Amino acid sequence: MAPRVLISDELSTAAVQIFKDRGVEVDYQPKLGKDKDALLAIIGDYDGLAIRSATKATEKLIAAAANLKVIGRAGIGVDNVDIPAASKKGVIVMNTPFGNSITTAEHAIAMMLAVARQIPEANASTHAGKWEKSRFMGVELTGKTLGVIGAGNIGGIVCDRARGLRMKVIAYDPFLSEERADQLGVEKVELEDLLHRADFITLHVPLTDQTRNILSREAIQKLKPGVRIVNCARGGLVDEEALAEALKSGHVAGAALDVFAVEPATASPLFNLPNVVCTPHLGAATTEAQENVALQVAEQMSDYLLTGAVTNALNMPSVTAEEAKVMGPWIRLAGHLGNFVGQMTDEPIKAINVLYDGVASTMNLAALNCAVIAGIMRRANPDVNLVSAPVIARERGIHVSTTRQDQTGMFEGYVKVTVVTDARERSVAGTVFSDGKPRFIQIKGITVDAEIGANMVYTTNEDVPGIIGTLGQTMGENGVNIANFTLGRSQRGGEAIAILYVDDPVPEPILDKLRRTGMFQQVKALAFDMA
Ligand SMILES: NC(=O)c1ccc[n+]([C@@H]2O[C@H](COP(=O)([O-])OP(=O)(O)OC[C@H]3O[C@@H](n4cnc5c(N)ncnc54)[C@H](O)[C@@H]3O)[C@@H](O)[C@H]2O)c1
Ligand SMILES: O=C(O)CC[C@@H](O)C(=O)O
Repeated sequence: MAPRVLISDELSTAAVQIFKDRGVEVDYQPKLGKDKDALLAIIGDYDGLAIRSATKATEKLIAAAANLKVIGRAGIGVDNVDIPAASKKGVIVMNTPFGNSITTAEHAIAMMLAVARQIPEANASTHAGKWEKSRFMGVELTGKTLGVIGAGNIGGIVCDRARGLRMKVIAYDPFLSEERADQLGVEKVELEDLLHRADFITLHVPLTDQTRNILSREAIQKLKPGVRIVNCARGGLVDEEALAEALKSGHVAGAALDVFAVEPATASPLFNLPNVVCTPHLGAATTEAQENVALQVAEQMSDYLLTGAVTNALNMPSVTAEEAKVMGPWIRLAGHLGNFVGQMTDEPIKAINVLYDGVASTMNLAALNCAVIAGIMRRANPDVNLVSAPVIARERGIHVSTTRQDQTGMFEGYVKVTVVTDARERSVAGTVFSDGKPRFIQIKGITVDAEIGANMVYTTNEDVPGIIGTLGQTMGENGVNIANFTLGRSQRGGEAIAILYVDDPVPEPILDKLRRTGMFQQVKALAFDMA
């Protein structure tokens, strides 16, 4: 059945066409994002949700989305999506990190020019027939210092454009390298320095616990008198009350705001103040940007729903369509290995180490790790997937480490998963054969060659005669057909294991019969998801 996607915000209809062309069923209901209850009522029918900023993908909405696999944000900021809730539910959250950057940077520059020359007020006055030539004295940008807070994609473009306007650009961004600052031709400074030196300040950081209120009342007091502030990033970065007071006192000469603490902003202490330019979150509103983000989000969501390729996800490592194809059997193997140790482990897990050898070590290990962890967690939580598993592992304080090596002998590559608990370490290794089928090749350090099937029985015993007979006879007497049988031992007379791949699940009473023979230390039924 074709996956179904709901578009619940105003997206360019180019997205609708992309979904259709790719074979994804799509419902375009651009007003639904504003109607929480209506959205809640139907979200359970969809595999994908494509949004802009009106739709709030809250924990409640995500909980009601029984079939949801992906949320695609046609834009950059994902503060309208509860990412932890999505991750826990195994829903991928994607954005389009570059599609509207130029457009938003241009809006910031436009706002800076507008506030420098009071263009909106001069425009209104002229339309009113007043011709107030002496009222609107502006300032030049050339030679002025622009303080950029956040020099990422958009901030970086703003730096470039501002230098073209012959401004001196200083940037505060703790994650900006000196090398990148040099490339951008800007001086990297501390926030305090920026607050004291800038004639204009423009914000380009996401809204996080660290950036909320970054221009606080205290910070505003430190600003150079006559400064002008531009915010085209997110409301909540600037203390709006304190800014309004600083504008009234003349300490701040002007402000241009595209974003507000509460949106839609229908009231604000900044409204109707002189030299405050406001736009209703128009940063990304150009035909070019809207087409870019709509096309990108539709492509990315279709790729994920149809091929498993992951691009620009905020809660899952990226996997290209090519990788998804090549890695498919290895991802399945990683899941089975995790699932094996998960089913064998009854105590709390403290740590997981995954060793990748040979060809496996050259793959996208972040994605393979997610598959291993999901496999391990599946026993406790059958709904866990590649997105939610690492979150759950982190919440439980499980330390995950990766080892990469290239010492392959018999195999082109293999993966070995070791789980550490207070009581013991348990490991299993596997590989993928040239037919694409995964195999267990080592359990408890004992070499085996076990085909993996949906239903298996695992036993441990001493290496003594009669084990094969007892297993075969017990299964045969109870109508269980063995598809494949693998034995392994540490040494003659030492520790031994048997792995039976059976056609159907083996009921506990049959396993009890085996246990009662006294020949086995452990008898366990295992199940693997072969889908
Ligand atoms: N007005 C609009 O319509 C519109 C459109 C697009 C994006 N945005 C907003 O613009 C923001 C920036 O977008 P982007 O694509 O440039 O994002 P980005 O991730 O490329 O850049 C953000 C930068 O902020 C820096 N940063 C993070 N924490 C910081 C901190 N505590 N102090 C200083 N710098 C910090 C990061 O290092 C990064 O360089 C988005 O998060 C979004 O909220 C608004
Ligand atoms: O969709 C929009 O209009 C705004 C997008 C913008 O806020 C973003 O973060 O990309």
